[in-house]
This record gives sequence, structure tokens and C-alpha cells, in this order.
Amino acid sequence: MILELDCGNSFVKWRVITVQGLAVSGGVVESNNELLHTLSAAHDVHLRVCRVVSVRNEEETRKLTEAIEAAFSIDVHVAQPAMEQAGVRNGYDDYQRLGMDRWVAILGAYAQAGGPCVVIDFGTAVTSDFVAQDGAHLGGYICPGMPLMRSQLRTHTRRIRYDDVSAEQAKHALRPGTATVQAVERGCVLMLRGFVATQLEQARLLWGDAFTVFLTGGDALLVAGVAPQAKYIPDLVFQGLAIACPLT
Ligand SMILES: Nc1ncnc2c1ncn2[C@@H]1O[C@H](COP(=O)(O)OP(=O)(O)OP(=O)(O)O)[C@@H](O)[C@H]1O
Ligand SMILES: CC(C)(CO)[C@@H](O)C(=O)NCCC(=O)O
Ligand SMILES: [K+]
Repeated sequence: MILELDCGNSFVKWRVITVQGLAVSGGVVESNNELLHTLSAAHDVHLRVCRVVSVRNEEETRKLTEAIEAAFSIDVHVAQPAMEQAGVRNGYDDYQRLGMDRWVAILGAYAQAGGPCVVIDFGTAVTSDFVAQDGAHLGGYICPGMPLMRSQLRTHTRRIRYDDVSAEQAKHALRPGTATVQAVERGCVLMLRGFVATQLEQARLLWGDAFTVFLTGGDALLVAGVAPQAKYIPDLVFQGLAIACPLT
């Protein structure tokens, strides 16, 4: 079995798949220790190899990979930046600066679309990336995601305070909020929806109506209504990671 890890800025998303690509189990953890405990407790999981995509710094990523190697005696492959891979050409001035979560999501999306596509990832940050028909990555956009927008408002005001449960409930509707929690949560959701709408505009300017939109990341469902034609692929990063780190 293969252990796949997506190390984001807030969480580590993990899953175990068979060599044939069938998902066996998976989850979200907040720390390396939690990951090791969870995996050690998992029954019927026999790890052979591990692949990792990380947006953390080298030191943090190395700590995680060493812990996995030591705990399970397996090789750990970390996806590396590339100027060109799987038919996609990195569009950044300095290709090593493009976030690796973005790069592997792009690889996964282009492999599926085989043509022009926009990839939007709703994590701690929100990112979007544009890939042309011939695999040229044109670049993209980065803006704060729900967790960052929310925490900026909480941190820089005195009277915005509410708990996670009310935040979750407030998002079920989008009409004007009549309590702080609703006003903030719905306001931030509408920011994300507006972002998606402008991404679609950019794509239409480039390609008319001939493009595929991919949505992924923990908060993607909050914007689903704005792009009904979009493909929602929760495991897009893992799909791309398998392309970036094929089994040898
Ligand atoms: N099952 C889930 N696990 C974790 N976060 C979730 C989940 N479902 C929804 N979310 C929401 O998704 C957001 C986090 O997104 P995601 O897990 O894709 O990125 P991240 O690891 O925080 O950061 P990064 O963008 O660096 O990958 C948070 O707002 C969180 O509340
Ligand atoms: C933007 C994030 C934080 C999204 O996870 C990540 O892709 C990252 O750290 N990127 C590096 C900066 C860039 O992609 O231009
Ligand atoms: K992410």
C-alpha cells in the first residue's frame, strides 16, 4: 500500500491507497505525532512506500519524512518542483517558487482535461491556476481563504468574536446577516464566490467557453453554485501527486 501525504499550512491530509490506486483509508491531522499515532493504530494497513507534497519549509518537511521513514521503514518520495512534467510547462518566472500543492493539482487537472483548464483550490489560502491547450501553465492568483479572512477580522477588531459551531450554522444561508457571525461568515463566502466569478471571466477572455474548471480544497463546496459546470475533485492534489511521484 502507498501512503500519500498533502502537507498544507494548517493540516496534513493523508490517505492510504493500494498499488492499483484504490483508496483504503484517509483523514486529516494537525500534527506529525497525530499522523504517526493514527497510522500505527490503523489495522490492515501495510505500507510499502510513501509520497509527499508539501508547502512547508525544508526543515519541517524533512522532519516529517524522517519520522515516517523511521516509524514504517519505507522510502518517502517528496514531489519536487519541475520546469516541465507530464506535458505541463511551469509558467512561473522562477519555477521553484510555485507552491508544490498548486503544481501537482495542475498536473492532475491537465491529465484529466487534456485541454485548457482553471484549477481553484480552497484551503487556508485560495489559489487559482490557468493551463492552456498545449500544457503551458499561464500563472495564477493567490488570495486569503476562509480561515485567513476570518482570523484577520477576529484579530484586528475588538467586537468580532464567535465560536466554530455558530460559524458552521451561519453559512447555511447567504442572505444579509443579522448577527456578527452571519455577517462575517456570509461576507467571506461571498468574497470567495466573487473570486470564482472573476476567475471564470479571466478564463472566458482567454478561451471563450472551451475550458474545464476544477474545484478542490476543504472549502470548495461553499462556492459550488457559482460554477455549476465545474468538476469538484476533492482528491485532485493526490491525483496529481501520483503523477509527480510515480512508483519506480
Ligand atoms: N474534513 C476537513 N478537514 C479539514 N478542513 C476542512 C474539512 N472540511 C472542510 N474544511 C475546511 O477547509 C479549510 C482548509 O482547507 P484545506 O484542508 O484544503 O487546506 P489547509 O491544509 O488548511 O491549507 P493548505 O491550503 O495549505 O493546504 C478550512 O477552512 C476547514 O475548515
Ligand atoms: C499559496 C499556498 C500557501 C497555498 O497552499 C502555497 O501554494 C504556497 O506556499 N505557494 C508558494 C507561493 C506561490 O505559489 O507563488
Ligand atoms: K492546499
